[in-house]
Amino acid sequence: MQRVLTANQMREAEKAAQDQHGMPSGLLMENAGRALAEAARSIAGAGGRFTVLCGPGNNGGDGLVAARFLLEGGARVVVSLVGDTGKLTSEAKRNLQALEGFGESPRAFEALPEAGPGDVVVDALFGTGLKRAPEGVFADAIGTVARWRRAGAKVVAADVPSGLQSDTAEPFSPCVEADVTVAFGFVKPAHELEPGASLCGDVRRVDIGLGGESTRAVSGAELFRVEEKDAREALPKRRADSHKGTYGHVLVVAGSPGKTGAAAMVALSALRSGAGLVTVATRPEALPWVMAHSPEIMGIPLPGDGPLGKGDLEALKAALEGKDALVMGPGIPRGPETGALIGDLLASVEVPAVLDADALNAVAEDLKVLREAKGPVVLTPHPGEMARLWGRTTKDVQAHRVGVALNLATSLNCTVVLKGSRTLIAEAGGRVFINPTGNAGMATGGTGDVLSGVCGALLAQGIPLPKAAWTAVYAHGLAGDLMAQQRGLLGLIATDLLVGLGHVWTRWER
Ligand SMILES: NC(=O)C1=CN([C@@H]2O[C@H](COP(=O)(O)OP(=O)(O)OC[C@H]3O[C@@H](n4cnc5c(N)ncnc54)[C@H](O)[C@@H]3O)[C@@H](O)[C@H]2O)[C@@H](O)CC1
Ligand SMILES: [K+]
Repeated sequence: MQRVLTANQMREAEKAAQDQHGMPSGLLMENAGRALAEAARSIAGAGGRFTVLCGPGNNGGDGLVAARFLLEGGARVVVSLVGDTGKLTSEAKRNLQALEGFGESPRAFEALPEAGPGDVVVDALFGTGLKRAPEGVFADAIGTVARWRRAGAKVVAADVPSGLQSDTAEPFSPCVEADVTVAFGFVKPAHELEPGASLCGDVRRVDIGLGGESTRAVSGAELFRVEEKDAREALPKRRADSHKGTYGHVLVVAGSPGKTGAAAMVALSALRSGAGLVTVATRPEALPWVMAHSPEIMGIPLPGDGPLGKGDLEALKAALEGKDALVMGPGIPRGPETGALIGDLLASVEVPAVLDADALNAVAEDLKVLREAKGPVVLTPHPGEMARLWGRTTKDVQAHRVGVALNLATSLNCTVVLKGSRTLIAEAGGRVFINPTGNAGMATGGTGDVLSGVCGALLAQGIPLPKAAWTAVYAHGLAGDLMAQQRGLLGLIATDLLVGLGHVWTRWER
């Protein structure tokens, strides 16, 4: 896992490195600036010029160090200090003197030459210390960077593109759009969450001497980015002497007339993700259609018709006997009693449960029904479903994804998977995991059903939450990425993910 640090946590890590390892802050800045210079050099054209724009804080100090290294390497470099130079931090001042010692003095911003193809602009205006929208000379400078980039210059951002808020990944207007962002020490939410991630370009994290130990000292919500090896290592090993009972039996409560495909996709993705057995419980008129999708799917009819309600409790409890995981929601017939039914069911069984789609909409009417759940529960809302669960708009959800997911998980004591670009997996009272896989081609009907099936299968195989959830999300996104190479973003459909999962498992079982 990659640790993802907020601006405050970065300051704590810096302090810990100084106090515990005696790392002087000047040395951290020296390392940061050197790495920044290397990144700038790596994207420059032959004979290209480097324009280094420095702000008043330590981000500007990193820029001054980078300028010195570029000069030392014989490059053509121009530097500008933007804003009030009287406000420079002491470290930045020291590096200004050092730069002048190399014979280069900063120029007025207005006196800088134009930049174009082959040239590199180093954006060291603001980093994690940005407090408000850039205005005046800073807004002018950011506008000029955009113009130079349109003219063909490349932009490398020091730590965070200037104008982008490090903790929320929300850009102010204006904001630098970078080709490369050099993340110092640790990645930040701005690098990992949208819309910030798209403004960063290629993110290159570099060690600057903070040391892995320093993360132990940081306080507040813990954010992580899941890496492929984490998900691969979480998978259960298939033993030679095992049988279908070893890998769990998933009960899928899903589907209704017109939505039998949803139930089939949950069941098939659970089967394609290692579950030993999969049974679908649904209304009698839907069941034959669900089972007709594949002979491996078993079925239990839920007597009656119409929406699921309290009258279905005993049949569902009986269906759950001997099962190792429950997936409930995709395509179910929902009515006024469905939420209460889910609450009663979860209060009477201990199997781990995945609630998705209309099961979420049903419990959104009264979230208290989930408080009595005996077993571990994972909710997998997309932003619209999360808005219903949280009682706000989808826009509000998207603007506060980390906080919303963590609060819901904590208040209901469950795991929450908030879907969307960079899906978040939040555990109650603790960690939030950011998933890097997946693509816009997966914004198509049924991909959520496939995810809940993968998650149910991993739970049935004994992987605990939240690990089962972040492993499922990673694998599902990677399946989409691998299949997008064959189908294109436009052509990708949910059942392609069933094939894609096969590619993921073969890649990981090697
Ligand atoms: N934390 C660490 O361990 C390290 C941090 N370093 C650098 O230090 C940066 C953070 O430095 P600072 O905390 O000094 O912050 P910044 O350099 O990001 O900016 C803070 C300065 O800008 C001003 N400011 C903020 N928003 C403004 C706005 N909209 N308009 C005008 N002025 C504004 C502040 O008053 C302050 O003077 C990091 O991003 C990184 O680049 C590196 O030097 C290496 C070590
Ligand atoms: K910057």
